[in-house]
Amino acid sequence: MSQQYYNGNGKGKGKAPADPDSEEQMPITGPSNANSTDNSFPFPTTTMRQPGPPNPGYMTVGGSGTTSYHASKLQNLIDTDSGYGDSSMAESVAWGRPLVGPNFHEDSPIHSLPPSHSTSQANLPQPDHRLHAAAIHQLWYNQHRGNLGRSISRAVDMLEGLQEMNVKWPAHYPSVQRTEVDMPARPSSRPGFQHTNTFSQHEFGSMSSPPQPLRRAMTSFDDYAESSCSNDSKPPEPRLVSPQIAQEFSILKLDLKLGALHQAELVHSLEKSSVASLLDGKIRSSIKHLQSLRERIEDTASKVLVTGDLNAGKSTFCNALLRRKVLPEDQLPCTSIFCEVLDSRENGGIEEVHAVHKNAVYNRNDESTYDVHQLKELEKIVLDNVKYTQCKVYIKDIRSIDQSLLNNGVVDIVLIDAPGLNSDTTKTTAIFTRQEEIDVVVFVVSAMNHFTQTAKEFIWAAAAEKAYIFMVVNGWDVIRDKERAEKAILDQVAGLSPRTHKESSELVHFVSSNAIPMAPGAPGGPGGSGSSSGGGGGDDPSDPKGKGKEKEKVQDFQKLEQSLRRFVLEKRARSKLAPAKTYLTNILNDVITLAEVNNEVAQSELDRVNKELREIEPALESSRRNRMEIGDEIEKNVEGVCNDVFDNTRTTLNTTIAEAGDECLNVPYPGLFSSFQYADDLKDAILSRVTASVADCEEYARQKTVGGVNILKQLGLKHLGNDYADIQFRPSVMFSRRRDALAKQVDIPTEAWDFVDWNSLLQSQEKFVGRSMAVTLATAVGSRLIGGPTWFDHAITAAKVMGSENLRKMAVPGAALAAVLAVWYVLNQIPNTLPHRLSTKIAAELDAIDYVHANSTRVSNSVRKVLRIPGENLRTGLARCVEQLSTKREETMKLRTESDVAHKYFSNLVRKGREQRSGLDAIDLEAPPPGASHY
Ligand SMILES: Nc1nc2c(ncn2[C@@H]2O[C@H](COP(=O)(O)OP(=O)(O)OP(=O)(O)O)[C@@H](O)[C@H]2O)c(=O)[nH]1
Repeated sequence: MSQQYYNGNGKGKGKAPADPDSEEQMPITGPSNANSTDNSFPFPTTTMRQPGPPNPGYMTVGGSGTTSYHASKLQNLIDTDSGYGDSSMAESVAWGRPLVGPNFHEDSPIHSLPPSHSTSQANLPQPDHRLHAAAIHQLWYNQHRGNLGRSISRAVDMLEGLQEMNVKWPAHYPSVQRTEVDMPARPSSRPGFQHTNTFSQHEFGSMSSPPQPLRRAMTSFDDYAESSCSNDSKPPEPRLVSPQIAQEFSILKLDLKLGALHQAELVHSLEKSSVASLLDGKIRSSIKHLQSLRERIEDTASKVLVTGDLNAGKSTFCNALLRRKVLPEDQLPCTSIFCEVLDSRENGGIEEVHAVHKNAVYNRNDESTYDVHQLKELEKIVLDNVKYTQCKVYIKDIRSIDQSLLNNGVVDIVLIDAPGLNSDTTKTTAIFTRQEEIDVVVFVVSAMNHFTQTAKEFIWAAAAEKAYIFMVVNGWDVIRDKERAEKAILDQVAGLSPRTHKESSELVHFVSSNAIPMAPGAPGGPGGSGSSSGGGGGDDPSDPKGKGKEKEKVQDFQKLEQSLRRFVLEKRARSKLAPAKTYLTNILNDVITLAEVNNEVAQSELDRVNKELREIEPALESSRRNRMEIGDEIEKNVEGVCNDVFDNTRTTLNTTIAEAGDECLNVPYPGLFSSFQYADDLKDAILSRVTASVADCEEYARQKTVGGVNILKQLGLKHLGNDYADIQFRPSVMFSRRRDALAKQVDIPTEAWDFVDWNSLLQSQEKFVGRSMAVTLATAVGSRLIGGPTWFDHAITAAKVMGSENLRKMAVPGAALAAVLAVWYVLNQIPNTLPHRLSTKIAAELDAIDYVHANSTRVSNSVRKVLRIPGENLRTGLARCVEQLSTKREETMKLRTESDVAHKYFSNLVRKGREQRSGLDAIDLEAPPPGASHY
């Protein structure tokens, strides 16, 4: 038994009762009630105690004339400081309800009075003191409520901020890798829930302890285009998030029940943006839930949801609580709609059923939203699941104020009997949703069937905000080996709700609801008197042993009722405020975990982009420089090769053409009669020589081009690395088209004069004529002349001797002889003179058509054309490199800004989240109000 809970036995005896949590009913009542014994208004006076079972007795505290100055002051405080500005006192009065307060529970400060004082005061309650104590408790409750309300507002702001951030910078959701998925995350069977414990300082301590280094599984770093300029820096490998972190989420857990994949794997396989949008949905629903939580803690009523598996005995249990057969019970599934049982005073004291129309929002004052039925018609309504989804059952609780749950004098209770889980998916989902607006969950489980899978899932879902779940193990009468069954069920509870298990003596009850006797003559309802289900589990009532057993069952149930009252009424801070605190703690833990992960991700991205920028900046700079320098180098290389080729072609061709006549052309002279053929052959030979020379030049150009291409390739590889797109170059294709039909271009007709080399002929003729004349004269003049110094002198001398007349007569035969000699000479000289003559003619012709220059230009242009391609390719590559690096730099800078913003935001969120969590931690709903021990 936890010290947080009152034992139950003998409770109230000798102990000053007061309600620490009551807000609506201040324990103030008029003296007129002091001696009232009426059960319907059973307020014990300060001197009288309510007889009966060891229930928490009620007291009448204070009186119109007895309230002290301090009490009035405190009362004023309460009226003005309700945490939300409302006056609970005023509400109570307005509702016309008795202003009473239940006893203080066990941990109430009243119990800490010294024994002597306690004994002396036990039978003489001190109205002022109790009023003070109650007022202090009320203040304390209101303060907590106010703090929680503010905490909820801050959490909503925080989540809205996170939602906005999630749009700008899709949040990273921790996930695990497949190998890690299968690791058992925790010993319990409960998946993914760790933060339900909102009360343990130890656990908070561990939560706020420095977080373990986070590891990340999302490979969500954008893969940048790898450095295109030999910049091979890769982003660091993302680290892995430990499975625990992924498992730790309770509210923001992405519940992806798709296919056979584990949810963590599924998250891992999703796009970053899809995860972010799923997360957005979770955040949105969490904001909605927080808003409804705020409404719930502001709501003065407490909603108790009785749920559990189909046929677990929920209706029977509710009837047993009411001691009336109000709700239909059946062996077959019968509750198909939500039945909310309320005190009939909230319906002007009239007992009736309001069956709420589908899709209508119930308004008691608007009859169009519901149909009115009598209580006895309830069974029919409950079975008719087509027209209605819920009904409000207003009943008079026949039990006394200290026994009744509905008419408890403390707080308005709504008891909700839900359809059984597993009846169908829609209803099961509706129950899951409904529990979110509920303060207290009473989970009825069949003693025989234990917890089904849906039951477990429901409890896990409820645990997001309810650390404590009131568990009713029903049908205990049919269990033989009770000890074993109890252990088995408690073990299961330990796995499902550790906090509930820890306080199992208060929160887990083994009962037989059908054994509870119904009030005789209870009005309305489907059943009459007798036990809830008209039986006692088969026990024979005439058997004294059986009677003993019956008594035991009733006592067990009464014990349950006391615990439930304590949980719902006295421990309101726990039942009403604790769910809000639990949910807040869980959502804050989730937000902090998410923020820590994202803070680290943002930090690592920031580091990465900074590192990248440090690499990109110089790379971009050198890339720009390269582009300029290499551009020049390309030009220089291409022009160098082209000029070389041009010069080489021109020189080679000029030389070839000039020397063509001198070279051995290997054309045999066929004789005088084939002179023209010889001339043609010679022409062909000379032109072939020139053509061969052109081919040599082309070959030279080809080799030079290969060299040039290689230089460009080397440049490309050096400056572009692997990004250099090599272009295949086939040198053989160069100059493959027949370059020149030189023979056609150079059409030189052979003329007769071509055979005569006039220069040499003239020289020879002069020689021949002179010689023939000299010979003639010498012969004529005779020996007189012999011994002269030269033939010319002789000729002169002879001419003088002969006289001009004789000379004239000899001229004709001399000339004829000279002509004959000349012709003979010319014909003889053809093989020597014709090649020169033709080569000169061809050279002149080639010169006329600018052959050498044209070919030099053609060949060098061809080389230029070929070299331009890799040159341009290299230029484009360099330009692309600069462009890519610039784009990358811009993107990286943008990412740096985003990561920086995200880093600041998430580190701020971690700080704010932790602050809020410690603020929330300081709201100690378990501790007694400070100063209450003085009363
Ligand atoms: N032996 C035994 N039978 C019980 C007990 N409580 C309920 N029953 C029987 O169990 C059957 C189902 O009871 P209900 O109260 O209708 O169960 P339920 O959970 O409300 O059913 P649905 O709302 O239809 O899911 C009835 O026949 C009850 O008489 C119990 O403690 N012991």
